[in-house]
Amino acid sequence: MNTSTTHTVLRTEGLVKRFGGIAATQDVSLNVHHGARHALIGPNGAGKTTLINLLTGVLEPSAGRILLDGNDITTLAPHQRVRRGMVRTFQINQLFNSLTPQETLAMVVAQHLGLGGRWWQPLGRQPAVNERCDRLLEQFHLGDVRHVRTEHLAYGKRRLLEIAIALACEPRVLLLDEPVAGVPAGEREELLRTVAALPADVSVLLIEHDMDLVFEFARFITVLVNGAVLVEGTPEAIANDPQVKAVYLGHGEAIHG
Ligand SMILES: Nc1ncnc2c1ncn2[C@@H]1O[C@H](COP(=O)(O)OP(=O)(O)OP(=O)(O)O)[C@@H](O)[C@H]1O
Repeated sequence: MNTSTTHTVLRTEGLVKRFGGIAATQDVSLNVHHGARHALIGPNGAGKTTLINLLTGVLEPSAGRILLDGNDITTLAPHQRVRRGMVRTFQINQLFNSLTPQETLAMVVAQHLGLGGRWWQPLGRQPAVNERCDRLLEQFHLGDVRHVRTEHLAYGKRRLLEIAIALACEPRVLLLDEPVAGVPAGEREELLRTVAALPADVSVLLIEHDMDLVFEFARFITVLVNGAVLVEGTPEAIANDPQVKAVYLGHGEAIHG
């Protein structure tokens, strides 16, 4: 393997987050490699959400550093991290509910291309935006619902749109936050296939409770327990790790084995 496939894109060093007396993140050092399919798992309360909030800049760490492509981004604001290429899947809010997928993506793509002030202009006037939107709508199986207001979309389609919005920002690192949570069985397969087909050069850190998705998707897994890294390794090693089994059995959750 050459260095371009193995170098670390996102790295944390001794990351700590305390809430009063609780250490929600305890000395977490993580390496996400270029092109990674890396999952972060752990039982309820393990500290996954806190870690993601530290990575995206929603929370400030009590100690430690976050490096993106070797540059210290620990003190950067969330939007500055997005501009540097670290993007979390977007949770659709009220504003986007009244827009269609095409309008939503046109707005995000235009913003990303520096045409933000003009996103409302007729789409035909901006071929670069149009082309990129068409590709995203196709890639995320949203072509047939491109003109349907988001509030009327099936749940699985909304989750696809959330990932499409993140991809519209052309991330180098994509933080994929529970993409199948709440998605009904009939809509899961399309979502799983789409996640599996994400561009190979985008490094993905997946935070997920659904072990089927984790073991289908991940090539490397980090297990968090009580805010600290318990163990890391290949899916096979994790599935057979007695400590991991004990933790999941102790929490009444299932893990592959
Ligand atoms: N803002 C906060 N103030 C105080 N304690 C917090 C805060 N946020 C998280 N915690 C605590 O930090 C620990 C880790 O919580 P976190 O939500 O990060 O875990 P999680 O792995 O995401 O859990 P889940 O899988 O249930 O979402 C928990 O003990 C939680 O109670």
